Amino acid sequence: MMAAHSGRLVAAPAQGQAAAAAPARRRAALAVRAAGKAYEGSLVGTGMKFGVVDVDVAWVPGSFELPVVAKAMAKGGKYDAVVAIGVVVRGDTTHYDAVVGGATSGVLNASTDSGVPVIFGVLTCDTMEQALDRAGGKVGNKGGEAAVTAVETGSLLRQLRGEGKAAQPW
Ligand SMILES: Nc1c(NC[C@H](O)[C@H](O)[C@H](O)CO)[nH]c(=O)[nH]c1=O
Ligand SMILES: CC(=O)[C@@H](O)COP(=O)(O)O
Repeated sequence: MMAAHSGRLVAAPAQGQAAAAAPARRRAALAVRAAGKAYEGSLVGTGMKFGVVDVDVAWVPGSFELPVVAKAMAKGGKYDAVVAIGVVVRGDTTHYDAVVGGATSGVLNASTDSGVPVIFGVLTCDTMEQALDRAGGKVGNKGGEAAVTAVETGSLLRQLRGEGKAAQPW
């Protein structure tokens, strides 16, 4: 079973405003969305091949918001593993470093603090082309790799905990 969750904007923009976005920006936003979809598809598809039966997908606004949602889900006690996936593309300013740094340390903290593996599936790219290449393009699909890492780490911890050789989560 798969369920999808996403936040709602109380003050949604009027239809015309979205259409007024600059074409280049709109194209970039659509490309990021397409990459994210392909990435997520590979993650879920690969997980299911490995016997994962229940998947919840929660959409966050940006990679900087991954840690708070991933940590809350990990601590909720319902998941063997959480995979944080995102795509960050370098821009003109240092904003990229702030987003990547926050996402990286936040995801690591969510994992070690909860005791539930939170897998780092964030693409950190200099160009959009690099991102597309890794979301079903010529370099493969890193979403599938993240799924395998989640299954392997979740199963290792389940085994060690079952034998009393690792602390229980939370
Ligand atoms: N530029 C990218 C962002 N930026 C948004 C931040 O993640 C965050 O939502 C904002 O700063 C509010 O806290 N996020 C990405 O995932 N990828 C980008 O390329
Ligand atoms: C990683 C970012 O948020 C990036 O898109 C910001 O772009 P810029 O540095 O050109 O403002």
